[in-house]
Amino acid sequence: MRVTDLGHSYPGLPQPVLHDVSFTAADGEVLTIVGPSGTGKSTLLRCLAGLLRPGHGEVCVLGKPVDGVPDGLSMVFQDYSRSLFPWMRVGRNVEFPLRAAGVPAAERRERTAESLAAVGLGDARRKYPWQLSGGMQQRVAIARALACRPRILLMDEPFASVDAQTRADLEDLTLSVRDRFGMTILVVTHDIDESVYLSDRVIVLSRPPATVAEQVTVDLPAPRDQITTRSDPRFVHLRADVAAHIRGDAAS
Ligand SMILES: Nc1ncnc2c1ncn2[C@@H]1O[C@H](COP(=O)(O)OP(=O)(O)OP(=O)(O)O)[C@@H](O)[C@H]1O
Repeated sequence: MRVTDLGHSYPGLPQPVLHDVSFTAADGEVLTIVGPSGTGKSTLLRCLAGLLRPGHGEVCVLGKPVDGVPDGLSMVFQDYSRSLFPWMRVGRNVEFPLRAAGVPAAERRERTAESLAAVGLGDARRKYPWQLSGGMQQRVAIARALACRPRILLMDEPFASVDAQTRADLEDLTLSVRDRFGMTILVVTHDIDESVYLSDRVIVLSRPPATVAEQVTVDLPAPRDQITTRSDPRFVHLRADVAAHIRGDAAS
């Protein structure tokens, strides 16, 4: 993915939300996008997903300029309760986009089973979303995204609505699906520790009009581990670095 000089304004706001945002994401990379509250992180993600046409600049996915939702891209939203269909069983929810894309029934079944197994919900196919915990429902939403076999997965505050332990589990799940399926993942988060834990690189947006204030490379070893990675002195240093860039008082 290549983002070049992206800018966007909403009618009625005194200044643009995004201004000349540029960065690239390589195959298999995990990037997180952080920045001050209300700075335009979700707006940026919507532009990357082709859900919002930017005022200027360009997003290229797999070599093609984005004009509408591109092939090979899936998105997971924060609010799983609104993104899953409560009247459909879990299996139906996961295969929904495959039906819409005209994927044959046998392949739909195989991909649904594989995606649910990848998120640890191989036994939940016949349940309804409301019979599952919040964290399990977000796993279903992730499985639905995986079933499309995306090359790029966008996640907007995906773990903000679950408890701390579930959040840690879902962070590890995200890293494991990247390792297993090899896709590029971009995650918007408010949580600085989460951004460092998940990332190969953290994109820090400035205050509005938001541009890329800094890109922090996270060279922590893989596989990451919730206890050892987070207690690594380099982790502590990196989180302080990202926090300082968000506050705008880091020496560049
Ligand atoms: N559809 C819209 N119409 C008008 N203004 C909007 C719209 N969507 C967002 N905004 C405004 O654009 C700015 C950026 O919003 P956005 O949600 O992209 O920021 P964010 O960084 O994701 O926010 P948060 O940190 O609260 O999650 C805010 O001032 C918001 O009020």
